[in-house]
Formats: sequence, structure tokens, C-alpha cells
Amino acid sequence: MTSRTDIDVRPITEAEFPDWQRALNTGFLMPPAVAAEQLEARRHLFVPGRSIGAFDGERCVATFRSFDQEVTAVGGALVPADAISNVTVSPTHRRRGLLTRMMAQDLAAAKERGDVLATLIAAEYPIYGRYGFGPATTMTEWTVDVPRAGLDARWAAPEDGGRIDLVDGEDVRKLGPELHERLRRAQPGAVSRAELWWQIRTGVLSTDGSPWTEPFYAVYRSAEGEVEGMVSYKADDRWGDAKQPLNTATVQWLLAVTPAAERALWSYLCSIDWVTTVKSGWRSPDDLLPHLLPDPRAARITTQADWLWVRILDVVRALEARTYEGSGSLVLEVEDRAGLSGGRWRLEAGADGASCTPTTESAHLVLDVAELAALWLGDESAVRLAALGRVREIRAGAARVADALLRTSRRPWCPDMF
Ligand SMILES: CC(=O)SCCNC(=O)CCNC(=O)[C@H](O)C(C)(C)COP(=O)(O)OP(=O)(O)OC[C@H]1O[C@@H](n2cnc3c(N)ncnc32)[C@H](O)[C@@H]1OP(=O)(O)O
Repeated sequence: MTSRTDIDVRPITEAEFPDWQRALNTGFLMPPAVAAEQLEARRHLFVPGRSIGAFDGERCVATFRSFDQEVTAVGGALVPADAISNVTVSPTHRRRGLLTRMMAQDLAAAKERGDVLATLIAAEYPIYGRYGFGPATTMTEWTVDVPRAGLDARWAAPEDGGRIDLVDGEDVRKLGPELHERLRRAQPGAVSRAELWWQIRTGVLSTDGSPWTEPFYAVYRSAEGEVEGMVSYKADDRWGDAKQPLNTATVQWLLAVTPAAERALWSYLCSIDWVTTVKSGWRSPDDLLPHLLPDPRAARITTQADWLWVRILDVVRALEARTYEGSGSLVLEVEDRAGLSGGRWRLEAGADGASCTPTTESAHLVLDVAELAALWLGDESAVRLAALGRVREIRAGAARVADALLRTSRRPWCPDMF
């Protein structure tokens, strides 16, 4: 067996890109051969210096890629982040510390560049906490039993003067980016989206080799003609024995920047003739969907899981970037075993903003940097983490103060997978 130190962990060259892709597919249990067309599409994602590989001799046995991203903080500030993706270690080389080495290299470089956060979507829950990541947003998927929902079967169009139109991929590429930009600036936990996203989702480019079938796209425009929502969905073809249609409409993605758009698009999806089941796709846990139905129990939660994981690299900038619904102060002792962002700070927060300054005062709350990440977007409760023994209250009531400052009236959400 090759010893740990014989494995070279380093950024790949462009010439090594095909082998790196082969290792990537292998790690994700996809057929290892990557067709030339997919290779070209994936080249768009290559960032020199930030695609890391581990090499056992000539063979690439692990992959890791990062790229620039912005994460929307509570209040709408766009925070620079190091987005991590394509993490794999070949089964022949697992549990020898290769991920740990790649992660250490990448996080050190991100810190050096001045990124405030690192982010990822975790394949499995237990992998990333050890590196200081905490689950910061949640994803929920509902399955709607349409006949049970109690909706008016005569529904024909939005009642607010708005309208819904079916469009094609070209319209989506034209209208989608601006709509998404509006959404992500208002949605804590959302991330910036590359142009490429729209090309992949409308069949212009394929990175995974699966054959393209065009979905349906519908756009909601307000009475003033403004594009406020858009959905992409597919339908299957299922009929019951009694010759009744039992089709499922599956949402691939849905963007809505106003409650009216959200209402109109869900009403539309639940009123398509033949459709008896609507699968919502990966939504915010705060989505209006269940409560738009006269019988909310017709929308069953079929998946609920952690989604965006955050790793805070700069505590001061992370805490000063966001807004706070309450006002108050807190002394936080942040522990970071990687030595990247630990320290003790006084957070003073109020309606006019926040300051976070180093202090030698006694801490009110002691917590790991991963727990601070879970609290940062307001989705987790410090009181709950204290009950779990994951944050330590040095001053009685400090966890409640933290919740009053950090929690938000609506939950954060990341609409993207990366
Ligand atoms: C952002 C993304 O891309 S998510 C996709 C992640 N990739 C995958 O899930 C693909 C399949 N899995 C893999 O390729 C590998 O198992 C990886 C990348 C998850 C882990 O790589 P490895 O090189 O084996 O991890 P490494 O040896 O550095 O492990 C470090 C520690 O994490 C633990 N660990 C690693 N993976 C897992 C896991 N899936 N579940 C639980 N613990 C894990 C190890 O046991 C080790 O613990 P220790 O420090 O207590 O000994």
C-alpha cells in the first residue's frame, strides 16, 4: 500500500483535467468515462489553482474544487465565500486523510484571499462538521395530494390581475437571471448563480451526459406586467385501472419574488388537468405552499434535511455583515480547532447595524465555530444548542439573548445545489 505521504495533493493542471474528471465520476459512482462533450461543458467550471487533485503516482485518486461565490446574509449584504464542490476520494484511497489534506489547503487559501465564509452542500451529514462547517439552512420537499387539497377545480388564472404564460428555454435564459438576482438579494442563505446554471437547466449544455428532455416552463407576471415568478416542471404519464389520469408534476425549480407569484404558481401547478400529485422540489421550509391549500395536510413533507453548510472564516466580518431584529450585546468565545477563526468578541447589535470587537472580558457564550455557522443565518436556536450541550452558557440567559439577536422572522433558504 502507498503510504500517506507518497500521495501528492495539489492543484491540477489543465492537462490533468480529463483524469481528474474520471476520478470525480468514480467517486460519485458514475460511469468513469466522461464523453468529450461533457468534458468540454465541465471545462467551464475549471478555475485554475482551485481544482485540487490527489495523485498516487500518475493516477488521480481524489478531487476537490472551489470557486468564488456570494452568500446573502440576513439583511441582504452579499458576503464573499469559497464555495466547495466535487469532493471525492476513490474507494481505494478512502480514510487515509486525503479529504482532510485537500480541505486544509483550500480553507487556508480562502482565508488568505479574504473570504468571509466557505460553503458546501454536504452529501452526507457526518463529513464536514469536523472542518468547522455547520448546517445553516434547511430544505423541505412536499408531495401534494391534489384531489385532497380542497382547491376550487374551476381555477383558471390568478385572481390578482396577474397572468401565467408558458415559455421556452430561450425566454427562461432571458428572464431568469434577473428574476434570480432579485430573489437572491432578498433571501438570506441564497447564493450567486453563474450564467452556466441557466444553460444547463435549459439544455444548452450538459455536464452529466444524461439525455435532455425539455421540461415545461411557466412565468408569472403581475398586473403591471412585471416578471415575479417562474417554474420549471416535468410530468409523467400514469393512468389508473379505471382509466383515470394519475399524473405527477415534479417541480425542478421555482422562483417567486412576491407572495402573489408564489400563490399563483402553486395554484397553477395544482390545477393542471390530469395532475393528481405535485412534487414541490427542494423548497424553503418556510414556503407558503402548504398553507395556500384549503387543507394543508394534503401537502405531506417527503424530505426535510440540512442544505447549505457554512464555515465561518472571518467572525468579525460575518457578524458585522448581517442585520439584527433586536438590539443587545453578547460576548462570544469562538473555538476553532483548525486555528482559522477562533477568538473572543463583543457583539453589539442594534437597528443601525452591528460591531464585533475583540475583547478580554469574560465570555457569555462559548461555542465551536461550526455552531456559530448554524446560528449565523438565524435558522438554529442557541437555546436548543445549549440544551444539546453544544454551546456553553457562561452567563445565565446568554443563549436567549443570542436567539433574540440572531434569529429571524422568516427562515433562510438556499435555492441552489452546487
Ligand atoms: C461538497 C461535496 O462535494 S459533498 C460530496 C462528498 N463526496 C462523497 O460523498 C463521495 C463518496 N465519499 C468519498 O469520496 C469520501 O468518503 C469522502 C470524500 C467523503 C471522505 O474522504 P476521505 O479521504 O476518506 O476522508 P478522510 O480520510 O480525510 O477522513 C477524515 C475524517 O472524516 C471521517 N469521514 C470521512 N468521510 C466520512 C463519512 N462519509 N461519514 C463519516 N465520517 C467520515 C473519517 O472517518 C475521518 O475521521 P477521523 O478523523 O476521526 O479518523
